[in-house]
Amino acid sequence: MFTGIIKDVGRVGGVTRRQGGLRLRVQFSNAAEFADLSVDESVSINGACQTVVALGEGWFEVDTVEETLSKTTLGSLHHGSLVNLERAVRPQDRLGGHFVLGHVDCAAVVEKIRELGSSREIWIAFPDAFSPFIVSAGSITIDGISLTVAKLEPLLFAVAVIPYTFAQTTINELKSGSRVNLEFDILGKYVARQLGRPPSSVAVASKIDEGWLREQGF
Ligand SMILES: Cc1cc2nc3c(=O)[nH]c(=O)nc-3n(C[C@H](O)[C@H](O)[C@H](O)CO)c2cc1C
Ligand SMILES: Nc1c(NC[C@H](O)[C@H](O)[C@H](O)CO)[nH]c(=O)[nH]c1=O
Repeated sequence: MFTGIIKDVGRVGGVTRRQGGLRLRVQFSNAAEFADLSVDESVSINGACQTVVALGEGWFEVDTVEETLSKTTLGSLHHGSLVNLERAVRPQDRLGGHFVLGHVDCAAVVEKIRELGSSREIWIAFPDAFSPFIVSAGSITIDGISLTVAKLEPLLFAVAVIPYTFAQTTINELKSGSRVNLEFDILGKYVARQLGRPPSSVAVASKIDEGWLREQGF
């Protein structure tokens, strides 16, 4: 489990195709944060929980399987790509963000970015199937970053990004048309379940998302 408070921006040091997926090497820059990292640990990479399978001086590797590649943007990473990193939460940590599971629900597309003084307003287009999971002032995870839904319109929502978050995460790399990983708040998923919307409908919606993205020209 994670909180969506990004502790480091790492750089992809290698992508190797393997049967059933990819081996990703990530070089971290915050050595203190990763000093006691061990094999078998969970790390959030752009919001997707991944298991460390190998590590060395300043780097670790994960195996990204097809299921993850189909639901996230990890498949488009290349040598040099910057990624948001967060280690799994410890029971004594402060919950600065919200409960983030590291299960990406879908990839979505940045519609537009507006500069508002020192902040940015980032608008994201999302597939209709996920509408029940987004509420104004609720929490949402974009590429692993815990953010608050500032504005909500049909099939579009906006987050207000403060200068600190802009500087400390890869959110400063986004442009109109960029693809991002979304994880919706777990609370909404339980409510949807209570209302008779089984979790499997979310998985189906992720597949719809792929078609929807193609229809939008991405
Ligand atoms: C504890 C945990 C460890 C995971 N480890 C991996 C992994 O090593 N490789 C992978 O491709 N997906 C892994 N996943 C699944 C991955 O996060 C998921 O497919 C995407 O977030 C899409 O929902 C893991 C998920 C959890 C909860
Ligand atoms: N909730 C919002 C945040 N939260 C803080 C970020 O998650 C944090 O700065 C980042 O993970 C780096 O550690 N930041 C915003 O800009 N806007 C929000 O709505």
